[in-house]
Amino acid sequence: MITVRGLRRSYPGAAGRGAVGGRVDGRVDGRFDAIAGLDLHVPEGSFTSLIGPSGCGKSTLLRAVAGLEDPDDGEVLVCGRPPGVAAADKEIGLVPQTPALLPWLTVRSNVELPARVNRSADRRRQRAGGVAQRGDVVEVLREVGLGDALDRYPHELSGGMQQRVALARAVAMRPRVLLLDEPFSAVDEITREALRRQLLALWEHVRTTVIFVTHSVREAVVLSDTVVVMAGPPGRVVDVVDVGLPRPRAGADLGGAAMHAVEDRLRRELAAAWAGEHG
Ligand SMILES: Nc1ncnc2c1ncn2[C@@H]1O[C@H](COP(=O)(O)OP(=O)(O)OP(=O)(O)O)[C@@H](O)[C@H]1O
Repeated sequence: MITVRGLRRSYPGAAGRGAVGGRVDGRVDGRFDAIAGLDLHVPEGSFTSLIGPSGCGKSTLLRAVAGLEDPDDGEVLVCGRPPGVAAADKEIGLVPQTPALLPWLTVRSNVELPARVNRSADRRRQRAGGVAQRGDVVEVLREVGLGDALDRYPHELSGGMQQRVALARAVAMRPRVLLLDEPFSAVDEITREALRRQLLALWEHVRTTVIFVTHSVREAVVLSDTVVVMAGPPGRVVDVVDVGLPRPRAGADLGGAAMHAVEDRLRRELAAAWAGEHG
C-alpha cells in the first residue's frame, strides 16, 4: 500500500548530526539530510507506528508520504502512485499535531468540508471502484464521542474534542491511507488515554492503512501491528518490530509478558537511537 525506497530529503543549512555541508559528494554545499536511504513498506490495512528521537525525521517521512515533501532521491508510492496524485484523489487523510479546524464552521461542517470540495476527485475514486466519501459524517462523529457536539463551534470545544474532530474529518473522507502526526501530543495524559482508546476502536472498525507518529512506546505497542524505530538525522529505519498482540484490542485488558517484552525491546532500541549507537 505504501512503499518508500531509498528516500532522501535534504534541507538548506547545516543541522547537527545530519550535516553534510562542505562535503564534496555531489550534494549542494551547506545542505543537510533530514532523511537518507530510507526504505519502508506498509502493507494494506495495517497499523504502523513510527517512533524515534526528536529530529530524526519522522514528520518529514510522514509529509513525504502525504505528498507534501519532494524527495531529493528515491521514491514514495501510495496505492502504487506518487503521493501527490493519491492525495489529489483524496486517498490520503492527514491528522496533524494541531487540529487546524475552521473557526467559523460547526463541528459537522468542518468534517463535511473535505467531501464538499473537489468533487471530481470523488468521481475519479468511484470510477476506480473506491468507496463513496459522503454520507457517514454523523456516524463517524458519534464513533469518536461527538454525537452531541455536531452544531458546536471549535472555540466551544476542549483541545481533546478538537483533536477528535480532526480525526473524524480525516476518517470521514474514507481515505485508503491515514497519516497521523503525534495527534495526541497537546492533550493531558487522561484525555490522551481516552483518545487512544477511541482511535483503536475506530480503526478496528474501518481498518484503513495507518502510519502513526508517536513518542510513546506504550501508545505504539497498544495501537500497532508494526512499530518502525527510526534514528537520525539523517533519518533512517533501524528496526521493524512486529507487535504480535491479538486483536481486537479495543476494550481488551492489555498488558502481560508479551506486551512488556515488546515494550522493553522498543525502549532499548530507542535508547540506542538517542545515544547515536545506530551509526
Ligand atoms: N522545512 C524544513 N526546513 C529545514 N529543516 C527542516 C524542515 N523540516 C524539518 N527540518 C529538519 O529536519 C530534521 C527532521 O525533522 P522532523 O520534524 O522530521 O523530525 P521529527 O522526528 O518529526 O521530530 P520531533 O519528534 O521533534 O517532532 C530536523 O533537524 C528538522 O529541524
